[in-house]
Amino acid sequence: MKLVIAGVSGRMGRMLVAAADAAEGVDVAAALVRPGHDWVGHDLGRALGGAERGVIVTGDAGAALGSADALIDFTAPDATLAYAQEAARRGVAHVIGTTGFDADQIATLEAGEARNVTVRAGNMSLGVNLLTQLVRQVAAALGEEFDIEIVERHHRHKVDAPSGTALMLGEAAAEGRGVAIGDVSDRGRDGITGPRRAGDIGFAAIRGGDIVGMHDVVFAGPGEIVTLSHMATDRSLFARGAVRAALWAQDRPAGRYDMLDVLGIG
Ligand SMILES: NC(=O)C1=CN([C@@H]2O[C@H](COP(=O)(O)OP(=O)(O)OC[C@H]3O[C@@H](n4cnc5c(N)ncnc54)[C@H](OP(=O)(O)O)[C@@H]3O)[C@@H](O)[C@H]2O)C=CC1
Ligand SMILES: O=C(O)C1=N[C@H](C(=O)O)C[C@H](O)C1
Repeated sequence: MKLVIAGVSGRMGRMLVAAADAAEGVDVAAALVRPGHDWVGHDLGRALGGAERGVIVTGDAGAALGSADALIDFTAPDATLAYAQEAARRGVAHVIGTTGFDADQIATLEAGEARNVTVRAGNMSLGVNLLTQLVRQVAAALGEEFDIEIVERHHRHKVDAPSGTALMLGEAAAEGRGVAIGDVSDRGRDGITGPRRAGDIGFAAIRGGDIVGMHDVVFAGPGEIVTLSHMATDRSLFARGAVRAALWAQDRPAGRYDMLDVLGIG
């Protein structure tokens, strides 16, 4: 599989190169950065501080995707929207790990996703995807007297909140309750907020240090609290999941898939 990695200079981009190298049958054929980035025109291996690889880093998505089989993209919402168009135009499977999309951006992505093979997930780990199933089940079993709060913790560099994972977990909880997340989501409390609205699903974000990613789904009920948790201890976890998704995506019919499809636990 000829793989293109977007955002290769980023935290996840670097992890993705290592994960692709470790995977069988995966060839990093091209590496993308923002046009005008310092790395453009440099050898990928050298840019990463290692040996020459014979892959020249580029900012030109069209050229990079020319003869590719898959694009893995952990970048930023505006970049991912542009890459999605280019990947669809060229029939290159698109694995999207980027988070932080607003509602309009999601609508734009969804409109295009039917035309191409796209795997999109706010979290590529087995554990979190399994957790979404458990959250759905627990939310369905516990009544509205259990308040649902999602607490996520990430490193100080993270730019979006709530995390993509927290949103996935919130959606799973809402599905379990049979409600639309948009109707019950409470994403920020400050000042005199008044008492908690019954049935809301609350989100809280903590940012600090080098926390890879921690998520708690708290079901706070009368006299007892149930907490479902996941902690990522190494972000190579997400990169391995993304490479697995790109391999899985080969020869699939066009459409939008998620990691439950890839992992076969949907
Ligand atoms: N789904 C999952 O499992 C996971 C998802 N993520 C998500 O992946 C994304 C990236 O995370 P992380 O690697 O930590 O972030 P970084 O900021 O370290 O990397 C982002 C990369 O994308 C590039 N980029 C940003 N904007 C553009 C643009 N407009 N055009 C081209 N390139 C661009 C950056 O380049 P430059 O430096 O030039 O801005 C950088 O190389 C985030 O949305 C994060 O939430 C992260 C981990 C797991
Ligand atoms: O930005 C990160 O680092 C992460 N982002 C994803 C998210 O928004 O949930 C996944 C993971 O938690 C790490």
